[in-house]
Amino acid sequence: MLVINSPLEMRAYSLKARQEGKRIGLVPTMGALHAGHLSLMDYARPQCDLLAASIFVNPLQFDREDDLAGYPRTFERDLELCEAHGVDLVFAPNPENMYPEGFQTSVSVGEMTKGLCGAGRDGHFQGVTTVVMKLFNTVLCDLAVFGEKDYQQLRVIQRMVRDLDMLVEVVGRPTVREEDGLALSSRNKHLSPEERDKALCLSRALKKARSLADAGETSRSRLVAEAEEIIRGTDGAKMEYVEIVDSQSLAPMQKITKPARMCLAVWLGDTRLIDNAPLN
Ligand SMILES: Nc1ncnc2c1ncn2[C@@H]1O[C@H](COP(=O)(O)OP(=O)(O)OP(=O)(O)O)[C@@H](O)[C@H]1O
Ligand SMILES: CC(C)(CO)[C@@H](O)C(=O)[O-]
Ligand code: BAL
Repeated sequence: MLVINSPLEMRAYSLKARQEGKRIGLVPTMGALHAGHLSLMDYARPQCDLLAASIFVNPLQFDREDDLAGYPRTFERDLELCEAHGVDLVFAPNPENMYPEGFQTSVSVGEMTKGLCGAGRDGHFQGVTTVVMKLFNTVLCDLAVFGEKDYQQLRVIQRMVRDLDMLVEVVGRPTVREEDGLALSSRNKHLSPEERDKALCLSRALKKARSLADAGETSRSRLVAEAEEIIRGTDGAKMEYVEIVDSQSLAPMQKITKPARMCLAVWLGDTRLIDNAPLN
């Protein structure tokens, strides 16, 4: 397995692979890999000739310095996991070669980035779309695979690709969970054992809303209230938002008439977790 740090080298390598007619797949990550990331690699592997994974903790998308400084970093183990899951090439640039002196361009998607996580994390999605555009332009991928755990991110990237006529197929894959329902996330590493237990309030809230929706409940306020009750009833959990949105446009919904998604963000101590689930 090849490891490339330089964006210029990366692009030269990809250009050659493309000229040889190879289909390139990319799994973008910030490292600290877990079974969620690996499921994306396993999905992409049979669909491309060259499978790349990127590992880059992107400073542009962090709204808090302590979050960036404390982000889990397990690079050597990440490389072993990539190799074991059929990755041909890891692209691991550093902030200096991704954003050299004088860098001043950004990509931003409009309305869809204002609500949900965009409301609480200033500049986050602009940081994500800017780096993803750079990753796509450097790795020259035909296919890129993202997780539904970061549902707004997935939809925002798909919007960017459509709006800017980019030639990349962006596929979303289901959230991988622990047996008890907790969505895998690199930031779970920050949870104390007590916080880990309490973190189950996210998936329990979604499950409750889902079961009410299955039983015919279509009112946003009722479904949100029931989910909020579970979070508020969990000592030490602090709700950031619970929202129901149109699964495609991410516009808030009052009545569940079209495909809808409940999305939520909850703090456990200093750790912010997100989760989401379809309601129909
Ligand atoms: N549990 C999961 N199941 C499937 N895909 C996931 C899961 N967790 C993360 N991913 C996906 O992996 C890709 C890289 O995500 P990232 O490296 O930020 O990991 P993460 O676990 O989401 O970390 P954190 O949310 O703590 O930053 C994204 O497309 C993300 O949606
Ligand atoms: C897509 C991404 C790799 C961009 O830095 C990041 O937001 C992530 O890991 O989900
Ligand atoms: N997993 C999405 C990237 C972030 O939280 O910054």
